[in-house]
Amino acid sequence: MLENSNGNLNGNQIHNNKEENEESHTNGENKETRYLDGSVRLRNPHIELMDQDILYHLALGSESHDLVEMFGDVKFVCMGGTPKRMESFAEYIMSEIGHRLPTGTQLMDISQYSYRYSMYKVGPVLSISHGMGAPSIGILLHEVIKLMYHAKCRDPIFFRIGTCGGIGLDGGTVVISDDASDGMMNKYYQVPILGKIVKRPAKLDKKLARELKALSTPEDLYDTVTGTTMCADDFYEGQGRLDGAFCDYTEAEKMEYLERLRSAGIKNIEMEATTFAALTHHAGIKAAVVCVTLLDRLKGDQVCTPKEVLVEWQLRPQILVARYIKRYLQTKGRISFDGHGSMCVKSPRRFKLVQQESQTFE
Ligand SMILES: O=P(O)(O)O[C@H]1O[C@H](CO)[C@@H](O)[C@H]1O
Ligand SMILES: O=c1cc[nH]c(=O)[nH]1
Repeated sequence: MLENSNGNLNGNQIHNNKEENEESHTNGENKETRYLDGSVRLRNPHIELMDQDILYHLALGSESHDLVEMFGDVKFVCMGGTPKRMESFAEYIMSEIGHRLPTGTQLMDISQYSYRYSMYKVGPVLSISHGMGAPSIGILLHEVIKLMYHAKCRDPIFFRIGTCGGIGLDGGTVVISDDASDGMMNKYYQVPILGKIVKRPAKLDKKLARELKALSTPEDLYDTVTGTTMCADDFYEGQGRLDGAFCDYTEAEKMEYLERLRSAGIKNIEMEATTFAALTHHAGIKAAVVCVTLLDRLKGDQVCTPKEVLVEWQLRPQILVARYIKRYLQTKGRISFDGHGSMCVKSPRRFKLVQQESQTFE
């Protein structure tokens, strides 16, 4: 369960504090990735020497925009593959946290003129599309982590809200990743830099994964499980599919590989987890990956579930992450009531007026 503002756990304490400290990288103390006030520090000495920093793929810049004013209150960065999903998530989280946009304004894609990624801001939540695969999410993460630095955001938490193929799991199952590995079962993200392979540990925050799992309820009409996520560099051969344009292996070889993954505790396959885990970990940012399975890969390769059903399934990771955000704002955002039926959320920097939620929290 989530910690309250006094640092106590609500509900059962399921792990000891030593383990928590080792596992969780809320990096208040890490001088390399945090300033004393908890704001994000970059592991790059060059940036602060530059006159300006252009976040090219976000259509933002440190001189052209007042990034502190625009983004200084951001606490949660939620990412998913498609612009449509992230626009829908922005609408959904707006109603879930009761955020009101200023009169006469509407939700807009802040990065629309990049023609690359879409970004929406709803109070303390950023909702951003990342495209498909490691290079796409990698570029985005560089720029979003720099955005956190320029905006002086304190201890942001990142989520990937995605889709995946399940290993022995029915379509519609929610998988919270507690580990990420590549197709060779390496638990790191490797990238060639200056002609050398650099390996960065793909570590996710296990405490955050447990907190998310604790927010699934028996009333959810689907299973929510935790496990290792395999990150492939391809949807077809890289995931052992038989239905790509090319295939040089047999069905028996495919099944042997998938069973090997299953025996290693791998619950699902997608295409961004190691990059996302490694770059957030390197930046000292607490992060989680929550995906819904679109099919059981032990039973087939093609995604043939009707579109309306897929749309409903894609909401499931969003619902879990929204529960976390709401709970966090309630316990750590120091929500109070203003006497007019509205709720004041005291973010680290500002007060934000948000509508009172009808839902109550246990
Ligand atoms: O549903 P999203 O989040 O886009 O992610 C999954 O879907 C894409 C493949 O269809 C890959 O990017 C994979 O990781
Ligand atoms: O099988 C799947 C489904 C969604 N995304 C993937 O990467 N693989």
